[in-house]
Amino acid sequence: MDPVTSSPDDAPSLEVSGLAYAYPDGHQALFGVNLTVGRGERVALLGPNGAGKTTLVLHLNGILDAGSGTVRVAGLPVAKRNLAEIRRRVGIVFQDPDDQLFMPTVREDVAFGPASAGLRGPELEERVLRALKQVGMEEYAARPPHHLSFGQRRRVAVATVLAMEPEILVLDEPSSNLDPASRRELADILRSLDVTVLMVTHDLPYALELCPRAVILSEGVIAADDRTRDLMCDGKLMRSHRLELPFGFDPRSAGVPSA
Ligand SMILES: Nc1ncnc2c1ncn2[C@@H]1O[C@H](COP(=O)(O)OP(=O)(O)OP(=O)(O)O)[C@@H](O)[C@H]1O
Repeated sequence: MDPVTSSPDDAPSLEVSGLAYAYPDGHQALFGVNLTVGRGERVALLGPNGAGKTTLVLHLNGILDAGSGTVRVAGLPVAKRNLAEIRRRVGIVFQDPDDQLFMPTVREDVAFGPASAGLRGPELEERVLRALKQVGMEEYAARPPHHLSFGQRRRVAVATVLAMEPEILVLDEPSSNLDPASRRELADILRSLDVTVLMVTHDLPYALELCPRAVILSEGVIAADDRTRDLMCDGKLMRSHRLELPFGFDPRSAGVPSA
């Protein structure tokens, strides 16, 4: 077996075990986080400002180095020697699409990752087209990203990550700055993908709509891990972690996602 690219078929998409981290200034942001996400699950990562969500996400593809504990992606440990493969397996879509789009055309932006990984010719073209189709943006391949709407740019940013055929798609506030129609379209796209999803969000109705399971990260530890609806119906739990549902929103009667 190739020790870098192979992984046991039955390994979960993500296994975080005992992850602790302090920033160089000494601020301890994570205190022993344990989280397993199975293949094909869609999980919402909730928590108040400063809970440690971004810090956790930055460990998933090795941008930050674990102080202690381990992170595995489809069985492969996140470690310096595996970083290229880990970064292919963990696709992070950042909140601002403009952090991710920098080429003259949409096609070149989506091709950038797979081309850097060595894909060429018709194989590369096919990969780009497939990713653009997955987000409904194939008609825009020749357009400069800066001529697109914010919602379209976010979809292209998702395509740049899908083009790497990731094991897990990590989305940071995917619904932010989207109008209701774009929000709905992105939800439909995310539901249609055959990929594990970890979604960091403060948009609780969006989390309920898309993710059957949610975890609450609070003060650097996982404070709850449950079905999203059950968690949101527990008013005391929600209040104790500064999680507020929008006025009038009733999680008991809102739509349930399919797993
Ligand atoms: N570079 C840094 N140096 C020192 N402390 C940091 C640094 N980045 C974040 N922190 C601290 O680590 C803690 C966790 O921050 P983090 O950004 O992970 O929270 P978050 O849950 O993503 O918050 P938000 O919902 O506001 O995005 C906070 O107390 C924050 O002030």
